[in-house]
Amino acid sequence: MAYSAVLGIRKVSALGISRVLQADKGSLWRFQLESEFGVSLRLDFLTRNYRKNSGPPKFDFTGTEATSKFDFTDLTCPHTWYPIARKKKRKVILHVGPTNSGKTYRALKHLEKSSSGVYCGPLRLLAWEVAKRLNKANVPCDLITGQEKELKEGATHKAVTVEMADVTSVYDCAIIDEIQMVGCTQRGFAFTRALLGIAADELHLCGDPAVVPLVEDILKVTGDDVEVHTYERLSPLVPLKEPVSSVSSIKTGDCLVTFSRKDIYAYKKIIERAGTHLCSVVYGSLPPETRTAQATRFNDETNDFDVLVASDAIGMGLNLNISRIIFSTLQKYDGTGTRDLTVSEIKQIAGRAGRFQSKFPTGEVTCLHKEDLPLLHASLKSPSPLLERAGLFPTFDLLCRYSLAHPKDGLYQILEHFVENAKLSSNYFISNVDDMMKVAAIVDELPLGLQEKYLFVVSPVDVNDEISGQGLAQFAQNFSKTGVVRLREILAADRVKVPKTPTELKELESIHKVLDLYVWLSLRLEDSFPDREVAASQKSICNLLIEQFLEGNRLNSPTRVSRYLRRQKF
Ligand SMILES: Nc1ncnc2c1ncn2[C@@H]1O[C@H](COP(=O)(O)OP(=O)(O)OP(=O)(O)O)[C@@H](O)[C@H]1O
Ligand SMILES: [Mg+2]
Repeated sequence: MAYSAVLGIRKVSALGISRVLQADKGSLWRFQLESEFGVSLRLDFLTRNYRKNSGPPKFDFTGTEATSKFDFTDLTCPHTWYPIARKKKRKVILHVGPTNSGKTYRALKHLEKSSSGVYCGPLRLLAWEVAKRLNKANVPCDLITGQEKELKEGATHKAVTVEMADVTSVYDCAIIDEIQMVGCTQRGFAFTRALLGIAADELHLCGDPAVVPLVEDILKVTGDDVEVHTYERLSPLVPLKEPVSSVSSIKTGDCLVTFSRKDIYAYKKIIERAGTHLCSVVYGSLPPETRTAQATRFNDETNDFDVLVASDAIGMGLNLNISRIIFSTLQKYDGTGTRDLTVSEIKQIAGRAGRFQSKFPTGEVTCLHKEDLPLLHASLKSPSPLLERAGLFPTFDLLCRYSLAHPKDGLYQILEHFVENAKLSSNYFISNVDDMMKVAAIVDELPLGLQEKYLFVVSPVDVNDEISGQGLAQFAQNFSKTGVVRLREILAADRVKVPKTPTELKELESIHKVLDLYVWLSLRLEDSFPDREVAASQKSICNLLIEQFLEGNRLNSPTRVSRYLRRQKF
């Protein structure tokens, strides 16, 4: 009998809702929860084992404040959503400067010395690196990302991805890295939540100077003390006057930056065919483990993979020994159209050259095409434009309360309502939740509770990847039908196989995403997604196969590549 109730609570805490204040056992379990929004919600869980019955558990949200008179769309005071942080007068230290100026290094020094703390980063790669570093320095540190939970005995510290930041614990010290991401249209709200909600005596924010006035303004209402520490680059970055116009000018330590997967493989091929260098590759849809392996191989002087071909995925999170950044283009396709790179993007990518204390202490930056040089030079000289607004999105319990007052609305309608009607102060914009709404449209068709729908909506599915999107739809369907999702029902084992063509490689990358999603769900709905170990081992196999493919020589046929590259003028 207790089984469903315990499962329910696990789900609730996974969503960031905090303490159980009261539990009553009867024919149903009744929980009083204190949420991060600072209001109490009463949840009644039917404790029947729903798998033997007709459907998933039915949650009866009976919060007392859910009247239609309450203006749910008033998001003008988000700092009040975090009462634990508001009880503190935090000392907030902004570490700002260009890339490679030691911002994160300085903040981590404070974290290492603190009695308890948390590092929040934008990427799993960064959380991994910090956990490794702290553990090595004998500061026991847990690693918590959406897909990993590695707990160390006696851990006083945590390294987390920002979405996993816990706003109900109290810390001595906290870091939010790459804080300028508060301005990101999709993920900005997770940074804002951490900025307003982390209850730490000392809060270190690392990032671009362009974020300073906005953060200062946001924190005027919290009563925190704010200090700004500004740093200079630790090693020089030299913009070159000449482009790299031929493949024979490519040298060890070069990183050629391009923005499509197709171009990455085409450039890799042409550089390798010239016979002097082998290339590692880094781009967004490669699994993070593979990205790290490729970076390690590029950094390792004992092998011949001494050139990197990469997308802007190198902009954050990897330690790379790059001597020269070469932009193949200063434009990128961003999902809707081709646009110029912003000043911040150009500076962030260019700044990867010449990492302090690396093999190449001076960085250089140039382009493939002469006509791009003026824009490159001008961008490197300009300050990044100031950030004007931070992303915001209502907390889950606000969505719940709205749902109580509008029981007929599906999650899609609820999200749409907030997007269209949210009232915000001038420091904020409502986050772009288009991708979440695509998932909401799928799960609204299924007999699931709001919490479960929300879980699928915030899962790390890539809805723009067909295989990944189909995986999510299947997981949600099977979950709603039987309550248990076995991996083999969704993914035949023979789909994880050695790729022979770039198309098969792309498919394997997508299959990795599906497996990653399974692991993510299994950490939140343990009993319903019981094959975590199988999924994790299949993921490792995918990584190995992808790496093997990248080392092998099975890319496009030489004639196709040269025809394609002739069009690219290289
Ligand atoms: N005082 C220092 N002593 C030794 N190494 C340092 C020092 N400061 C920075 N470093 C090293 O220099 C490199 C760059 O530092 P760090 O990552 O902190 O820069 P950053 O400003 O955060 O860069 P980014 O904007 O790219 O995140 C790292 O490898 C770091 O360990
Ligand atoms: Mg940093």
